[in-house]
Amino acid sequence: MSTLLKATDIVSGYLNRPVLHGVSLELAAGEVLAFIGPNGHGKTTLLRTLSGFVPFRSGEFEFDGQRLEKASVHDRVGAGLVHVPQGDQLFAEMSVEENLLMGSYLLRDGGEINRRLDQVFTLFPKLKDRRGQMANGLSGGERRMVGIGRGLMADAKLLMLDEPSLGLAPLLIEQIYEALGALRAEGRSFLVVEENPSRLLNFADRFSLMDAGHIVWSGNAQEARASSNILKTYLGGH
Ligand SMILES: Nc1ncnc2c1ncn2[C@@H]1O[C@H](COP(=O)(O)OP(=O)(O)OP(=O)(O)O)[C@@H](O)[C@H]1O
Repeated sequence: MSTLLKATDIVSGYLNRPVLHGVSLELAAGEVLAFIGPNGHGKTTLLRTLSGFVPFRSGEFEFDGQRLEKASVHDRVGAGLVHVPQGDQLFAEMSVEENLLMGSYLLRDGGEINRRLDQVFTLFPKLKDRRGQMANGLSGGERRMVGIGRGLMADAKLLMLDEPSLGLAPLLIEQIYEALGALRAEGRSFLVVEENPSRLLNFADRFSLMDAGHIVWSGNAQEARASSNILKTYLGGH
């Protein structure tokens, strides 16, 4: 498999507060890499650094053959690197459809936009029924679907998902992961962050455990299951 993303020794943070202290990761096309671990240890900061919202202080970042550590957010989206942020961050006074269309703002081809919209509605039929509804009237699960759908509208080569299960009831989490599994089966690549990673054991190919801005453990799902310390501390003993 070809390498889609390679980042080496990322150091980044906020003002005088470094958060990531030399994080390296590599992801092949079609692969799902998960970052797990307790809150406040840099998982969100990693996604924000890769997507360009937090600058690299040092380190290198190559995505789909392009060096991107100094690129704008806009150029990274254009390269196919799309961030689905924690808490959805929808435009509250805009409809479901308008929110989705914001994801394809770089595209001018109306036919292609409609094709992607149809794909999102096939994946999340509920959104088709709600397409004219304002985002502020949606349920938590519907909001999450719009957030992911907006990422798909950008035709992401890599979707970076920040806590897709956050705040959802177990049944909805299952539905969301079922949809993500369908996208994965089509060959999409994901970088996913979850505090509680039990849902990811059937979704992610590899896991990296982040602690205080360092990767302290990496392995595949089988190794995660086999590692009693990891299971006890981070996977809730499943
Ligand atoms: N905008 C910000 N300004 C200053 N410090 C921040 C900012 N955002 C996050 N931090 C700090 O950076 C550290 C890492 O936070 P980060 O959000 O990356 O962790 P996380 O593992 O993703 O947890 P969470 O899921 O709660 O976001 C924390 O100590 C946090 O307080």
